[in-house]
Amino acid sequence: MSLIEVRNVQKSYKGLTIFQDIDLTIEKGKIYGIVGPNGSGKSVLFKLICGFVRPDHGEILIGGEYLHKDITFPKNFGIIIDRPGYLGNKTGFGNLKSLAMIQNKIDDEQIIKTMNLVGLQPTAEQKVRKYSLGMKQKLALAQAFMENQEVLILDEPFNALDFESVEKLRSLLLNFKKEGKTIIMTSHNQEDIDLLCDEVYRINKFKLEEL
Ligand SMILES: Nc1ncnc2c1ncn2[C@@H]1O[C@H](COP(=O)(O)OP(=O)(O)OP(=O)(O)O)[C@@H](O)[C@H]1O
Repeated sequence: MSLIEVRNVQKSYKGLTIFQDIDLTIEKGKIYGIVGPNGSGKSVLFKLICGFVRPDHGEILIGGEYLHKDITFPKNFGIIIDRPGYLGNKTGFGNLKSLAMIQNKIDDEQIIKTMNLVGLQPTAEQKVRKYSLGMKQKLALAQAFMENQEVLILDEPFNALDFESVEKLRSLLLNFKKEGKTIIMTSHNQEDIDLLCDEVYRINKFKLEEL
């Protein structure tokens, strides 16, 4: 059984066509790249797969279960789509702690470990409103990674990262793959896509074409 199956999905917004009859099969343990110009629908595809938006037509299955029928939201996904709304008056740790309390799956130790992994200092008292763009990106990565989810949906994970952090994140994602995790990502940097992805799909004329 495939991990994710997108079948015959159509999506448009008020007369603006985004997808026409797209199919996509995602298998466990691979890294998938989705590419396409600005506004072509990469984030919309991710939102469809995560159950945040409904297709106009067609179906999406996660682990054999129908989204919006059997399940409302996939349980084991770590996600970066758009920029999450952080609490500016809390520290990075405080923000992650608040998010961790929703599912109550991980302890403080795990949050600290993940912050170190992405290059944030867990004990820093700096509030998130003072964070630089790259630091906010690292916080987004930390929230996606901290619960050790099996599937990672990462819209532009390399945004705003410096060269060293890009290198670190690339090897982190390859390690996740070695552990058996599945990653679906976008990047406007072709090098990230070439280096990391096992399969690449381009959005072209409202369809997904494999490259
Ligand atoms: N909730 C919404 N209501 C109306 N239109 C929307 C909505 N969400 C997305 N769109 C439109 O869908 C199209 C695709 O947007 P999307 O954010 O998926 O593009 P993208 O490929 O991720 O672009 P980028 O590379 O710039 O991040 C855009 O024209 C956008 O305006």
